[in-house]
Amino acid sequence: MKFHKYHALGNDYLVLDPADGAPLPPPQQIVAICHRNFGLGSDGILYGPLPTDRADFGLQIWNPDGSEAEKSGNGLRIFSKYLFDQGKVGEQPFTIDTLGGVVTVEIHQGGNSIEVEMGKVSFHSEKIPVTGPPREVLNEEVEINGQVYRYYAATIGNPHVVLPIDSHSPKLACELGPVLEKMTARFPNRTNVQLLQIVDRNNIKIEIWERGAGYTLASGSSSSAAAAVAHKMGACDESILVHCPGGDIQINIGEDYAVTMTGPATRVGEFLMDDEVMNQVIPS
Ligand SMILES: N[C@@H](CCC[C@H](N)C(=O)O)C(=O)O
Repeated sequence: MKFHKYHALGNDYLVLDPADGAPLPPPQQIVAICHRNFGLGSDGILYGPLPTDRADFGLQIWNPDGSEAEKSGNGLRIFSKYLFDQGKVGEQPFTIDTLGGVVTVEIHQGGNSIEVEMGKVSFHSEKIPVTGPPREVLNEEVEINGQVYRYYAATIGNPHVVLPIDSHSPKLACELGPVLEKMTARFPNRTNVQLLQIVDRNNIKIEIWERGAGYTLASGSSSSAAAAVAHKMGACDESILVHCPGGDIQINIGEDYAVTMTGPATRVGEFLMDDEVMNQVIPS
């Protein structure tokens, strides 16, 4: 099975192109393929381009736990770079259909900078979803391991919970992330988690725990959600540089929280994976 590996600031994906002949593997095989020790290793699989009536290209986004994600900002930049590298697109705008909506992409600087109109962020409980009465989920409380944290929830197609915490660290993200991700009584579709530090009106720092993937070095949808929350809090302006552990993503917030994300994607190489990977029992 042939995979095209890319990363976006250390958040890595395997592109599986149906044109290369392989069907989408079932979830338990996705787990094996993405496993860092038992497989090729990645933060997910991008399956496409697929036919669609709604856009120029269709794309499915799969998490390394075998679940399907509605949207991925880094995944969209990577998939766009793949289309560019394959000569399927140039520097003219094109559209991609995801489970979380259709986005418009424009590639600049010969593939070195990729701009994605990610869609609108909503803070509404019914859209995210968050249980309880219909409301915008702003500055609410959650108790984890005996400590109370304040959080905002948001969706840009996929769900996010943002905790403003000045003294954040990868360790804290790995402590709080898995608990919040699986708090399904409150977040029925599980959730991505970001710890947010406001630097100034145009800069934020985040630590990221991804739903279905775990701790990761960068995330485009997380950057979009965290920047939108920073703006909603009144702490940041419309133009926000998001400093992720793996590098920086530029977010611009337009009318009604329409988000434009700009950042890089890097080709790692082509890999031919042996079928033997698929037949393993992976210890959980
Ligand atoms: N890496 C991503 C987010 C991928 C999807 C996420 N794990 C989910 O389940 O929503 C990004 O860059 O946005």
